[in-house]
Order: sequence, then C-alpha cells, then structure tokens
Amino acid sequence: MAISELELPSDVVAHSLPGPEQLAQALADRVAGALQYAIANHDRASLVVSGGRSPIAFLEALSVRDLPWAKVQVSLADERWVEPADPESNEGLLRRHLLQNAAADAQLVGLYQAAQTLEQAAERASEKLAGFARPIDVLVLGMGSDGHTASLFPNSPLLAKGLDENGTDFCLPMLAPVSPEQRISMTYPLLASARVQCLAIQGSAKLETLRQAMRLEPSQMPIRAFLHSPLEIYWCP
Ligand SMILES: O=C1O[C@H](COP(=O)(O)O)[C@@H](O)[C@H](O)[C@H]1O
Repeated sequence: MAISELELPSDVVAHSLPGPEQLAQALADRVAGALQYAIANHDRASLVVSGGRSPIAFLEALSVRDLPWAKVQVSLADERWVEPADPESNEGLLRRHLLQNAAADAQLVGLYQAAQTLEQAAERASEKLAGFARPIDVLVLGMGSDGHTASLFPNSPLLAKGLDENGTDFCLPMLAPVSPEQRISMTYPLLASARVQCLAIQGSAKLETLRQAMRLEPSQMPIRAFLHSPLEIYWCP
C-alpha cells in the first residue's frame, strides 16, 4: 500500500521518503526550520518528541542542526515510569541521541518523577510542565501498531480523560499492554495545541494501522484524534 492510498483528510500533508535515513534528514530539516522560526518570532522555542525505537536517526540528525539550542526547551510526549538510567527510559534516549553535539545546550524538561505511585508521578510531571513554554512549537509523534501514540493506549483506564479535548491535566498516568506498563503521557489537549505537528512512521504495517485508524474512533486507536490538519506525516518503507 502507498501512503497516497490512505483515505486521509485532504489537509493532512503526507511525505513519502525512500528510506529511514532520508526520513530522518527530512524530518530534522522540518523541525529545525520550525524551531528557527519560533526563535525568530518569540526568542525561544519548545519541542516535544517521542520515544520508542524509531526516532534514533531523526534525533541524531537534529542534534547537529545549527540552532541557538540554549533557547530551545525539549520535552517528551510520554515517558515510561522507569529511572532515566534505565535502557527503557525515553529521557535516557533523548540524553543519548539528541542532547549532544550542537543540541547539548537545549533545556530538557523530562517527565520522569520519583514518587510513591504512578498517579503522584504523573501529577508531579504536570506541575513541572507548568514551566514549559506553551503552546508547543513543534511536536513529533510516533505510533505503535495498535494505534497508540504518546502513551495514549487503547484500553488504558484513563484513556477517555487523556483524550478529552476540554481536559486540563498536562499529563496523566497510563497503562501499556507491554513492559514497562506504567507510563506518564501528555494528554491530547496539550499535544494537540502544538503549532507544528508531525507523525513519523516506518513500514507497511504502520500504514495499515493508519488505514484502520481512519475508520475507527480515537478510543479504539488514539492516533485517530490527530489525523487532521495541521498533521504532517513522514513515512518510509
Ligand atoms: O512506547 C512507545 O511507543 C511509541 C512507538 O514506538 P516505536 O518503538 O514503534 O517507535 C512511541 O511513539 C512512544 O513514545 C513510546 O513510549
């Protein structure tokens, strides 16, 4: 299936790249340009990226872009509730692959919080995000093959609250069907407030997930909530 065969809304821009390296470079160009624009207009910029396995090449490509990185705040769409030194930590991923080279000066606002319970940790993450520049200038989402994005997982107990467009929480506790199960996710209204919204995905299986999502409700496949303008999709086989 080609991305052009998806029944996406006509205002969703879809970029089909030949391979992972081209995708990483094209997305890094787009994100760096949008951060530069934000800095030129507001003298600062905010960037929210995703974790998981896919974004490493993009994060490394972005890390060498020539920007006044000290003016850029960086956070995560979601976090696994493990310490940053844990190999599963999304913050750890950012420290290893983005916060280096030119981007070493960026200011990281991580979501991981030590606490007695996941609920307390998510509440503390929300409080910490009060200091994060909003609206978010640039958001880069990923997507799992079950249609989750950030850590908005189908069947997670608080999913309806996380997708509520009138919700006021910045972060909520979420449960994933795979380890590490305990997650902290930015909520839909915070993520969807981003000025520039990109979704980076690779492989035909994820195109099939998107095709299904177009026919389902956000409660069944949370990525559905984002499949409208201003979303820009970056895909490669
Ligand atoms: O668990 C997660 O999964 C999604 C997709 O990850 P990938 O490994 O398929 O790239 C990711 O967007 C999210 O941030 C992450 O915590």
